[in-house]
Amino acid sequence: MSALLSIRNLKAGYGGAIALSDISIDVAEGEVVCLLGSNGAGKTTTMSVLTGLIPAMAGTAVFAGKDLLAMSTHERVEAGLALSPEGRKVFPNLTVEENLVLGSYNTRARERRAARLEEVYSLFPRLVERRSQKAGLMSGGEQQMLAIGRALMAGPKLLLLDEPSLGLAPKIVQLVFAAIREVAKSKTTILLVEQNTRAALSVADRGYVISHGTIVYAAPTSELRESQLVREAFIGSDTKTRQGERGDA
Ligand SMILES: Nc1ncnc2c1ncn2[C@@H]1O[C@H](COP(=O)(O)OP(=O)(O)OP(=O)(O)O)[C@@H](O)[C@H]1O
Repeated sequence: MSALLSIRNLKAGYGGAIALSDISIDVAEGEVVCLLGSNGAGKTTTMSVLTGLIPAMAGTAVFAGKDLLAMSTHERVEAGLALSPEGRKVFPNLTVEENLVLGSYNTRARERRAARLEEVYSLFPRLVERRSQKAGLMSGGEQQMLAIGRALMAGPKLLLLDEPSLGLAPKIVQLVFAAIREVAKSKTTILLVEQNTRAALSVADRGYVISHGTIVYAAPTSELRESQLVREAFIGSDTKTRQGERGDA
């Protein structure tokens, strides 16, 4: 498989503070790759560098054969990158369908808008029933599905999913991840950032563990599941965090 995204020795930060010191990640076409790590490890910062929200201080990122870091955010979207952001960030006063359509304002997606809408609705049947409803009135899980659907409307070559489980009750996390598995079956390449290790491993082919801005471990999902490091550092703490969390429906 050829690498769709290839990140090498990426370094980035905020002002003088270094958040990423050495990140190297490959994502092959058709793969689902997860990036695991605890609070503040650098997962969202990695996403922000990929989308162009913050600049890289060093390193390279090649996406679909092109230098990603040299592109504007707009060019990255045109090249086939789409983000479902942490915290969902849907437009609360727009309807579900208006939110979805907003995801298709790029040259590649515009012509296939109607077909894509149907694809997204068939992946997320809950959105069909709510198509005319204001997004802000939906539950957390539905808003998460909408955020993923909106990113899919762009017809991405690579879908970036930032913490899709965040703030959701365990049952709803299961629903959202079942939907992500459906997206993966449609051969969409996915880079998933997730604190809920169990959920991430239920969908990923491979994963990387990030700690203090550095990749400390990379392995196929089956190996990550068995790994003592992952079990002790993340899977146990998953359960503890989730038990104490309120979690939206
Ligand atoms: N806007 C910001 N300004 C300054 N420092 C930041 C900012 N955002 C993140 N950081 C710092 O960068 C480091 C990496 O944070 P990042 O948000 O990437 O972690 P994360 O792995 O996504 O964790 P979380 O799951 O809590 O979002 C942390 O030390 C964090 O405090």
